[in-house]
Amino acid sequence: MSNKRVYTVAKEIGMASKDLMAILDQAKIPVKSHMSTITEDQQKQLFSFIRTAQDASSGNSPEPSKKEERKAKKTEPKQSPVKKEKTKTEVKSTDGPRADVVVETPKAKDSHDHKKRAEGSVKDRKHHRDEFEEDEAFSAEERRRSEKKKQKKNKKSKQSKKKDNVDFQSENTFVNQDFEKRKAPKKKSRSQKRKEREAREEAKGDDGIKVKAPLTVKEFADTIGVSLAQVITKLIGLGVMATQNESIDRDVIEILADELGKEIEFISEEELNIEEIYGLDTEDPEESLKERPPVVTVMGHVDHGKTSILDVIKRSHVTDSEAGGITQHIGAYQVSVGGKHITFLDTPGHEAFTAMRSRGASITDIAILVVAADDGVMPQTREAIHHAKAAGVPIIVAINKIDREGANPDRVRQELTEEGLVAEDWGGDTIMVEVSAKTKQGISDLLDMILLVAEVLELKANPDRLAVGTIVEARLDKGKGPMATILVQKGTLTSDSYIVSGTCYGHIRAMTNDKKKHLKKAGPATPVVVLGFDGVPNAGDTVYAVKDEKIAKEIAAKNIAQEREEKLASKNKVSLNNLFDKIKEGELKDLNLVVKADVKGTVEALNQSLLKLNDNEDIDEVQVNIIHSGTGGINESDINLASASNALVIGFNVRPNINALDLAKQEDVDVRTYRVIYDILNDVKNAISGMLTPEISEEVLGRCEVRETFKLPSNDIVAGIYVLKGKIQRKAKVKVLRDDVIIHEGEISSLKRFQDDAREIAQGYEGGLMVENFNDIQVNDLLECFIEKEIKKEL
Ligand SMILES: Nc1nc2c(ncn2[C@@H]2O[C@H](COP(=O)(O)OP(=O)(O)OP(=O)(O)O)[C@@H](O)[C@H]2O)c(=O)[nH]1
Repeated sequence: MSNKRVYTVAKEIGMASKDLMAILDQAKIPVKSHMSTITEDQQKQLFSFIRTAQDASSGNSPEPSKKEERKAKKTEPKQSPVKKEKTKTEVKSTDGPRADVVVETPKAKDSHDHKKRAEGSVKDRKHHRDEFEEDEAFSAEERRRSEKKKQKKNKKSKQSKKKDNVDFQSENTFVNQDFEKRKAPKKKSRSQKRKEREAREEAKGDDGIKVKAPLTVKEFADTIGVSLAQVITKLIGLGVMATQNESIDRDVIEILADELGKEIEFISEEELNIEEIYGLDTEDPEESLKERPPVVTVMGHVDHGKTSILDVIKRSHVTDSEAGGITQHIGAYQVSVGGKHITFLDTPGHEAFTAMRSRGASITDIAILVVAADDGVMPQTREAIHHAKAAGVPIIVAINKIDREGANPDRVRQELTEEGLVAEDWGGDTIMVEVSAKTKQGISDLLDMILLVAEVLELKANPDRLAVGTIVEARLDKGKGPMATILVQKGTLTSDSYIVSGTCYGHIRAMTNDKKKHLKKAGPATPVVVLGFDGVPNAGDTVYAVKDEKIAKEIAAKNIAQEREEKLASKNKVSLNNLFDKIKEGELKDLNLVVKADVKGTVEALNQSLLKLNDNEDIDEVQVNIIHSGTGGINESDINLASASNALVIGFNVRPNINALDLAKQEDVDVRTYRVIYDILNDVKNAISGMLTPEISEEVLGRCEVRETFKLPSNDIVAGIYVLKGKIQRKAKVKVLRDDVIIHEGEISSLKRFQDDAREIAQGYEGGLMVENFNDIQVNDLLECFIEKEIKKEL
């Protein structure tokens, strides 16, 4: 070995001079350029550096094991160590390192190259490992890892088998056993996917570390809990020179994890939702969190004084600069109390809890329950308590109208005790404040209590990050375009932020508060109105501020694509209306049915009659299969099954429950319910032969529950109802359901809210209802309100 120039050595070992320069730098051998000379000693130092890195990454100890030594002696007894190295690792140069070592300068990398290089090295490593295996020198550690992998595979397959069993387990029988073969993959919503992943993760325990790909070297080190230096050394060993901020792709991650003896699980992009892919709602480190104002919702029974209390607070607690300004209703506003802020949500209480919560956004920190001292606990008071409790939000009770003569605050306390809210002065832990919106008595105590509870809750958020918030209200203004009220929850929204919410995005053009004052910045818990969205976003949706317009546009586009995909996927579902077209197009050979009826005998008779259609020569294009049948109402499991197997659900004298109804809509499963068996057979037959007449479809408007019944002097029964979902309309029809079985269907003859006739009653409200020619209404019956629509068959 003699002194050599850098480029000569590089040539000898088959790599670019600049790459070798980078290695020399790592090995701390000073050279100025590729023309510099490296001495013999320096060459030795260089090769030893590269070998150490390789050995470290392959897990080989510098000292060969006894078995390796034995093998070496056996196969090549007379070879010199250098030659032996050559045969084993195919080096080009007799005195250089392995030629397949690929190195690059830190600047000239991308993850694709990383992948290629690592693959090359791994091939070599696999080759190496095969040799060991042949020689039974596969280390105990390697065996343990491969054993664990096998176990995991088994576990996974067991899990999936188990899942299938759960899907199909039922007290009811399957008529067609070969159904499983036909089961089509089911399209899942984002939230479903996320829930499933979380469930899987829980089930797996800490078997594997969850990683997404690609990620940076530093993120990888942090995720698997290994030092950065260790990861970089391994990477060098794999022939990948990457700095901590460079990204490594899936293959490199897999190899690295294997090398480091870590079990990992990849979270695929498919499984990730957009927030996760773009890292939109990352958790903030504890030290970044700063105190933020509480977000408060005011709830209570109608006329107990919610609006009056809010008005008093609004009028007397605006900041000086805002006093006298023209207020605008934006669904939320902030007041200042002794230098501290409180944000009030001004949407009807139940909406803030139901609509928003159903979208997964729980934005309220504290609920103020207003109870009139002269009226006491009423049905909507109870509802409000249930909503707040379900959301896990602390309640402060405002006992209002204490100025009134008939006021009896202690009676209110007593009644609230029965609802599980025990006043502090009665030994409980619910704060109750006596107030009067009329005289303003107690209002400042109420505000103090809000601040006190907020303090206990230690409400904090990181103001120094890109903003994340919730759309409180949104509408299209004729002159200004889409206007959205955003409640900022984390970070600071600036008046020039790029924002995205669902399928809408934009660059903020103007940002104002409820006093129409222009704001440059809005921190956590601040409600603002923004202009600049390209469309009207959905109330309750999360809104994100992002770095630039490109990202905002990209996220919105992804959301649009996802929506379209979901719509398309649902279009592929079979329905009685599209059945004939699907058969014609050759898309459908099997008509899968889920059959539910009120009694066992009917189920059997119906199954037989439906399967008999297979003998009918006129409709031999398609095979009717009953994949599941049973008695009782149509439930979520029936819909899931139908969705997974592209089946229709046929109900005889039974109806889907509320959850099943929602799921059927979401999954686009056609649910048909009948009261005459002949109609079922006729419809199925006609649908197969393309003779289905224009369909009368039932559009479900809502459901209510019978909570009380009253007998009128005329002996007619009035049902005291509470609307659980949607609305009840006077000009519509109702199905009376007892345990999801239809016991009557008829017109609504009277609908009242308190003493007055009502056109409709909305979700969350109570009223009275009478069904024409039907007096057998009982408490706990469900009434499904619907209208009939004729659907023309598309040509
Ligand atoms: N005497 C007295 N009257 C009050 C007080 N608070 C509210 N009222 C009156 O009670 C009635 C109902 O008050 P609102 O503030 O509209 O009640 P609400 O709960 O907002 O009613 P909804 O919005 O219909 O649910 C109004 O006539 C108020 O003037 C009070 O403290 N004392």
